[in-house]
Amino acid sequence: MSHPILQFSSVSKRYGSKTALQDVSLQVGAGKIIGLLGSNGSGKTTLMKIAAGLLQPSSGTVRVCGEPVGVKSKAVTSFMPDKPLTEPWMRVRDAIAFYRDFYPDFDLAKARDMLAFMQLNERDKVTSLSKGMNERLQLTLALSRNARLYLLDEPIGGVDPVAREKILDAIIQFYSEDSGLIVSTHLIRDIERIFDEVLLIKNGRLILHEQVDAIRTNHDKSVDDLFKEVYAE
Ligand SMILES: Nc1ncnc2c1ncn2[C@@H]1O[C@H](COP(=O)(O)OP(=O)(O)OP(=O)(O)O)[C@@H](O)[C@H]1O
Repeated sequence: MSHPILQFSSVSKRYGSKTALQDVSLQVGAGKIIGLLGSNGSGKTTLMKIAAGLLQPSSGTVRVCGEPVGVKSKAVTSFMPDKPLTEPWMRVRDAIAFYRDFYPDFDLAKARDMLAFMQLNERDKVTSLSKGMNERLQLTLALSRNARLYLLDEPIGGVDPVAREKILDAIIQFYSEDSGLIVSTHLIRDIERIFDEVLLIKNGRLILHEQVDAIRTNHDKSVDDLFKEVYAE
């Protein structure tokens, strides 16, 4: 039997007296694009960083492809943080070379295809890129690894609607079916078309994990409408 791509079992995370995640259990299978939805401060980044092995849970266990989070799981996990990891001196090609040297699973041919799709030029300086072009670069770096688990934290945060569509098309085109991909966002309306399933978190608790088709048939509403209902203040 194959293992789930990602499994959380009763995971909690506290920062001092602040509880950021409370008893979260979930499973993500291969071939799924999953929306991690929640309002500001609900715990999305915390959940992703725990899955990526960048933060330790206060309690509970996390496995990636059956392995506890550690060296082996990190080798198959590609995390796109909400802040760029590139250095100011880099040109696009340096950023690509840096990732290629660092990650054995980096696929240079895929990176070149993605750069062309994203209309990124290898000679451009990273600091000269607009916010939207920078997000395209970060996404190219993250998706060019042949990982099993992709974690994209707010990949369309600061970009205009046209760039958003381009980024979503790239996610669909360059994502591989034997992996799981989790995308955190609060821009649901713009992005829900790419999701197979959604996870809703509120105040650190997972309150819903459902297939998008089931939301549309069972609740007779879009994910965006459901989100507004759940998070109404
Ligand atoms: N290092 C930290 N120390 C203390 N509290 C923190 C820390 N990091 C996050 N928190 C708190 O934990 C909660 C969850 O934060 P997290 O960044 O995971 O939320 P988020 O859903 O990603 O939010 P956003 O959409 O605003 O990025 C918030 O209340 C936040 O203030």
